[in-house]
Amino acid sequence: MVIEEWKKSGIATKFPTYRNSALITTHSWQKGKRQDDGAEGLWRINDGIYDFTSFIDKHPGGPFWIRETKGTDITEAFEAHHLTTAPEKMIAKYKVRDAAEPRIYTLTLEEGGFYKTLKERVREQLKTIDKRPKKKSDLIHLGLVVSLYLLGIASAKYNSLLALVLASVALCWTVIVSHNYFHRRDNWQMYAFNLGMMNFAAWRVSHALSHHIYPNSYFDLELSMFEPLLCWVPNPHIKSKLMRYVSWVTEPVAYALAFFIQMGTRIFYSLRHTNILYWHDLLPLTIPIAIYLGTGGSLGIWICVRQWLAMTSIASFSFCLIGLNAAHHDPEIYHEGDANREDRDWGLFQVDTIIDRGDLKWSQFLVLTHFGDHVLHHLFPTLDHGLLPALYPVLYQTLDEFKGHLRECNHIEHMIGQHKQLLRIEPNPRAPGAGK
Ligand code: HEM
Repeated sequence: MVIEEWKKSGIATKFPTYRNSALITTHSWQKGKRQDDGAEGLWRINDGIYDFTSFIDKHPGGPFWIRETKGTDITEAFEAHHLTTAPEKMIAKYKVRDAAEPRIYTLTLEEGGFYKTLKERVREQLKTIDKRPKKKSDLIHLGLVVSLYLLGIASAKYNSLLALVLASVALCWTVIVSHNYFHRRDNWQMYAFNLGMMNFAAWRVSHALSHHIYPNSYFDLELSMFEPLLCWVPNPHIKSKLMRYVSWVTEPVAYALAFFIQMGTRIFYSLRHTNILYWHDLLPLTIPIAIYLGTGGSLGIWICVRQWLAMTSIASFSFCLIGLNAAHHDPEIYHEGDANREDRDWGLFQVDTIIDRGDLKWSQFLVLTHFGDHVLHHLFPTLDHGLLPALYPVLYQTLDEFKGHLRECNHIEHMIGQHKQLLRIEPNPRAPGAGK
């Protein structure tokens, strides 16, 4: 089949089917991927087809990862989520046959390439580094969860705007710090992500399996889910004139409503198509309940609900302000349609789709609450953010060897860059790593 020029992806031989759905959700993404990936109803790693059915409930990382990826190509996800060599040694016994079709993804994970070389060095480095920052991350997370409830109660009890704003910031930061946890094996901290009305299980698909694996490409749900409100792909077939300029005006509204839109879309899709809701979608309700009980039931349920919705809206705005201006959108960053680096290594592709927040690196608290150390986090998502700073020496060394470049800028520069990217429709003709 001939693909129209504008639909050609820099990382795959197909335009993803899910992008043609009327309503884009994690479920339509998974459904489309099952159609596109040539995994023959099972699991695909490189050119092999595997049947992991009997391993789903035995998986040390939790059943979710394997259950939800059935019918898809998991090559990159499998590589990025395991630092030990154990999983690689285990898969042979699950192999069923060779795949009938070539892989659609064109990024590579070769022995001796950037990612595998770096991973080997990181594995060695991890044996010697100080693990105490991991405990500090746990304390920061716990402190924020407790604060959001206490400040929420105080905001209602004393009718305090200051306490409301602080409670909202604590909620926003709780959600961001919980993201440090849902990339790993199941743990209690990941549930706190849901307090902001989004859901960690949905984000394990849209963020961990889609955005992290295929950032800034047609396969990245964190681009497509925002369209037509915000569009970062530099392509006039996707980004209309209206979208380019009006997005600057609609952006603050989209920010404040983002958490509600995510919940609303999931409810709507569940009613009309397939249920994508979980019991833990009810967790946000613990906030108005805590406010009600914490104020001794004296305020009435509607005031508690109003306080909770205000908190969620401010938290949603802050979350987008931080998250959408943290790493991925600037005309200097690779987006679908831009010229490709010659070396198709998956890890270098990650580096080319990110500019780190250089202004945060001195503080573990700020890194955790503002999506800091983003390049290393993308490359090794299961590692606690507290461990990442110790890995910079091997990252720099390996980047030098493979002509990669770790770029950094501050929040204001990111905000300016993100807005320029919303306007950009011309693909960047200069490939990353090609020199001046
Ligand atoms: C989409 C595919 C997969 C994903 C996303 C995934 C994800 C994960 C995650 C998040 C962990 C926990 C890491 C941590 O908390 O440090 C983990 C651990 C583990 N997984 Fe998987 N997994 C996948 C497939 C598999 C398969 C196919 C096997 C083997 C047949 C496997 C074997 C293991 C083992 C042995 C561990 C514990 C040791 C280690 O972390 O390296 N996984 N996995």
